[in-house]
This record gives sequence, C-alpha cells and structure tokens, in this order.
Amino acid sequence: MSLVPLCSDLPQFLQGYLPNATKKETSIRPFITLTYAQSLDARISKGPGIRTTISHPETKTMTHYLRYHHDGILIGSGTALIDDPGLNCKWGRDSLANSPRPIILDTKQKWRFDGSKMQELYNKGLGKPPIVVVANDPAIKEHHVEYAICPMDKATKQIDWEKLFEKLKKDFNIQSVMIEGGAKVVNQLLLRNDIINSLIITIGSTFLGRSGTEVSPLQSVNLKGITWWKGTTDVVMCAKLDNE
Ligand SMILES: NC(=O)c1ccc[n+]([C@@H]2O[C@H](COP(=O)([O-])OP(=O)(O)OC[C@H]3O[C@@H](n4cnc5c(N)ncnc54)[C@H](O)[C@@H]3O)[C@@H](O)[C@H]2O)c1
Ligand SMILES: Nc1nc(=O)c(N)c(NC[C@H](O)[C@H](O)[C@H](O)COP(=O)(O)O)[nH]1
Repeated sequence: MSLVPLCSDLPQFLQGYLPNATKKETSIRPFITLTYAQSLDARISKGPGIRTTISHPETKTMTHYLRYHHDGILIGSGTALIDDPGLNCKWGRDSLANSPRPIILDTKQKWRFDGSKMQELYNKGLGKPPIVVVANDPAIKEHHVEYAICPMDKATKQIDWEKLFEKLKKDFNIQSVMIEGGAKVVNQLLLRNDIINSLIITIGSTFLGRSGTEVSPLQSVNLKGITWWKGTTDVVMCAKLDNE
C-alpha cells in the first residue's frame, strides 16, 4: 500500500528531534529516537497478539519519514512475532537505500526471518536484512541474518542497553536507531534519559480499552523541550527525556 504525501509542516516540526546527518556524531553510542503510536488511554494495541492501527495515514507517512532518517530500526521480539512488520522505508524514491536496518531483540530466538514480511521485502530488493540480538552464539543461524551477541545481565535477565547500542555502532556502523516498540521495550527505555535522545509519540483519537497493551513506565518520567503537531485526527508530541 502506498503512502499519502508527507504533511508539508512535518519536516520543520521534526527537525530538532532527528539525528543530524551532517554533524559527525562523536558519542560511542548512536543517536536514539524512541517512537510509537498510542491511544488516548495509553494503549499501543487492542491486546496481546492483536495488530492494531492507531495512526492516521498522515502519521503513518511520518513514521516512514522517521525511518528514512535512521540507520537502524529496533523492535522487541513480541512485536516481530505479533505484527510481522516489514520495517522498510516507503518514503522517498529508493526503498532499499532509504530503509533502516531492522534490529530484532530476540534473545530467546523465537522469531524467524524465513517466511517473514521482512524476508519478502529483502527478496524484492525493497528492504535490508535484519540484525538479530541474541545473548549467546545462536543455536540457529539463518541465511542473510547477522547476529549481535550481547550478554544478559544475570540479575535482571535483560540485555545491557548501553552495551547493545555501543556494539551496534562499533560493529555494524549504525549511527542512529529508531526504536518502534513494543510495550516492554518502550516501558524500559522511557526510563533511560542517559540513552534516549528524542521521544516522538503519535496520539490517535481513540480509546483501546483496559485489555489493551499499555505503555506506562515503572516510575514517573519528566519531559523537556516539548512541542506538539496537530493533524486531521492525531497529534504528535516531540520531547526530550529530562535528567531530573
Ligand atoms: N502502536 C505502536 O506504535 C506499536 C509499536 C510496536 C508494537 N506495538 C504493539 O505492541 C505489542 C507488543 O509489545 P510487547 O510488549 O508484547 O513486546 P515487545 O515488542 O516489547 O517485545 C518484548 C520481547 O522483547 C525482548 N526484550 C525486550 N526487552 C528486552 C531486554 N532488555 N533484554 C532482552 N530481551 C528483551 C523479550 O524477548 C520480550 O519478551 C504488539 O501488540 C504490537 O502490535 C505497537
Ligand atoms: N506508528 C505506528 N502507528 C500504528 O498505528 C501502529 N500500530 C504502529 N505499530 C508499529 C509496529 O512496529 C508495526 O508493526 C509497524 O509499524 C509495521 O511496520 P510495517 O508497516 O509492516 O513496515 N506504529
């Protein structure tokens, strides 16, 4: 399905929140944007296993514009398994060149590239092959997939985000990453003002109800540098996570 044109005021609205392609990034980590679409009751889907459209076509195009500006796009295995996303970039002329590298956080190796929409796009020359994040040398190695081995923290049984992003930059030359969900990933990273450079949230004018998958971090989070855009049915908020 093709995209509707990008709203003319969105590039300027987003400008201060995107990685600066012309400025040499000196940090040991890539520029990281956390982005997702939520309902008015802070749900990102109708419930476990239900792929749910929240964004208006205008903000869907904005998501592809954001993909255009990043080297990598990271999602959790939950999203990969439920949504079977393509994660390519349909904005601009050259889909392959403009697409970010998909990065799937799948330490339990449940997701397969084989048979996925990502593979279909890769085979058609419309998307890049993924990097799968694993904790140990993978038991199964799929053709065209690269693996980022990132040890788990023994206490939390989670990968160390800082080490992962450092690895993505050092070993895969990923200078910017857009994080597109899902809830478990977003809830962790909303607390990481030391890692996240920009937060871009689309809010759709719908309620998804209490059985929906909720985005709500463990503790309160303050924002700064807040700015809003208003579309036909959605609003978009850009902000930075505060250090307080
Ligand atoms: N509206 C949106 O913008 C949006 C975006 C993405 C996903 N979604 C929805 O979100 C839902 C999926 O969310 P979810 O929370 O179930 O899954 P998720 O995508 O957050 O993936 C969770 C999985 O990722 C892995 N993971 C996450 N953090 C990890 C860490 N620190 N270390 C190691 N592994 C880690 C684990 O395997 C975990 O089970 C789906 O319904 C999807 O449609 C909505
Ligand atoms: N911006 C946005 N609005 C939504 O309404 C929605 N449901 C998502 N969800 C993000 C999730 O990761 C999806 O799986 C991918 O957006 C699908 O990506 P593709 O179009 O297949 O490339 N994102």
